[in-house]
Amino acid sequence: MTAKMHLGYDLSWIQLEGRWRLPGSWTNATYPDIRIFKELALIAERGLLDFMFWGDGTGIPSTWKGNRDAAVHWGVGWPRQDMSPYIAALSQITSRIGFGLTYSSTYMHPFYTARLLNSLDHVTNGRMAFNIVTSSRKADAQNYGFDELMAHEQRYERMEEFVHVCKSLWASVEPDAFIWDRETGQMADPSKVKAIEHRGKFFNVMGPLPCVPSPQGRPVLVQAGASPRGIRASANFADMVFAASPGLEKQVRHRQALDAALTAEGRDPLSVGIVWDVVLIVGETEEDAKRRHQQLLSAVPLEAVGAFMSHGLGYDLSTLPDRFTVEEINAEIVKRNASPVAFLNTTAGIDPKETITKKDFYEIIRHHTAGYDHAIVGTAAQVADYLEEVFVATGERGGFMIAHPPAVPRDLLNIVDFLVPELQRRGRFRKEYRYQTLRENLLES
Ligand SMILES: Cc1cc2nc3c(=O)[nH]c(=O)nc-3n(C[C@H](O)[C@H](O)[C@H](O)COP(=O)(O)O)c2cc1C
Repeated sequence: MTAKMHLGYDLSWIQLEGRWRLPGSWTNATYPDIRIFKELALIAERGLLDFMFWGDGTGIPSTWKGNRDAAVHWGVGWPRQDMSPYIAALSQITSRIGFGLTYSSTYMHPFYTARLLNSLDHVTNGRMAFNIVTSSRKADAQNYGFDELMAHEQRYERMEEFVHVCKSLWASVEPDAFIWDRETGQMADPSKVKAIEHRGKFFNVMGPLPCVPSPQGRPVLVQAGASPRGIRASANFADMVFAASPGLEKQVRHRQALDAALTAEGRDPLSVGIVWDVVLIVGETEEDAKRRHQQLLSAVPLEAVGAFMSHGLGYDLSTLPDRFTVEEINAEIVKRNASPVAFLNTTAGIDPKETITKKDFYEIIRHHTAGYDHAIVGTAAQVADYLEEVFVATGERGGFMIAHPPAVPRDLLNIVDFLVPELQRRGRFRKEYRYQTLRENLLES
């Protein structure tokens, strides 16, 4: 049987970096008008997508030139609402599509997070995924009492303990603990409700979770580590992995590294898919797709690019020397405890040892910020060819997260009306939701 892909739709950026003003975006509405999100949820569910996704970061970018002016002016990395109440509302007008929500294990507390996600899993009737991130941006850290980023290794140590506590809490009340016997008045069975008595390096949590077990028991756990330490964390607990698409060769290596890490954890590599982050511009014709692709470049002014990239990398790119190598700059980024691999992935097209000028570099990152350099552009058939190639080369497990859509709802309609039918014709995508919960729909192969 032909293995099927899973598809997520990333709504983290639809109001950011100039996308809000492209043709077909937010017409007669401004962020965070829930009516646009409702429209998107209905379209995405009509397209049988697995889930809608929201990433998170809480700091307004301030690394570029040491202040937040450019970010505030151009709408870089902000505004960003907490999406949990939105998900609750969207779940009431849909019945099958899942919802991916992000919180940082570096700043949040596992007890609060476990309880919140339990409630969301009830409200959505078992359609929650939880993307756990360590957060690599200083502006986020400063909102939670840290002057500098916690060391990369320590952030991951904390993440693993955070997830262990959450999982223990979600299991602390057994699925059949509640009796609700109106005759006797007994509500629950004390032998099925247990404290977790966790005492660890980062957290002390007694438990149990004071909640009714949710339809999925716990949300689908997603993680996007790309460094060797991050991949080890994925192997430790993730049900599904998110990853960037820096080129097929690196993606095949990522898949191999994850498989080895899963085997080392005693888990079956076949059971954990990777959902690759892709920018797709699907047109009814190739010309139409190319025209929309071109529009991306008009969305982001140069100053916004500097603010965007400096925030993500934890390095003020306005201080770049006139000539440098990617390798030299990456060494500076690593010193500041941000991701050791994110800059290398961002500049995948440049030889890390080659000297480049600041001017050429800015042009490259302008294309990157807009998603222009890594967008897959074409008709549904052309885009489906690309997706199939990556899917097959990386072991036919997981699928794709359609990220950074230039303009919504316009671009989501093109995915649902053109790409989805093409993938269905090829036997690569579902023709109906078979199950109620996200876990069952998403982890089905
Ligand atoms: C699809 C995808 C979504 C991500 N979402 C977030 C996010 O919402 N917030 C965040 O701080 N980091 C996010 N990240 C970054 C990852 O959590 C991770 O830090 C990054 O891939 C670098 O790997 P490392 O932490 O192992 O160095 C995302 C990465 C990917 C590929």
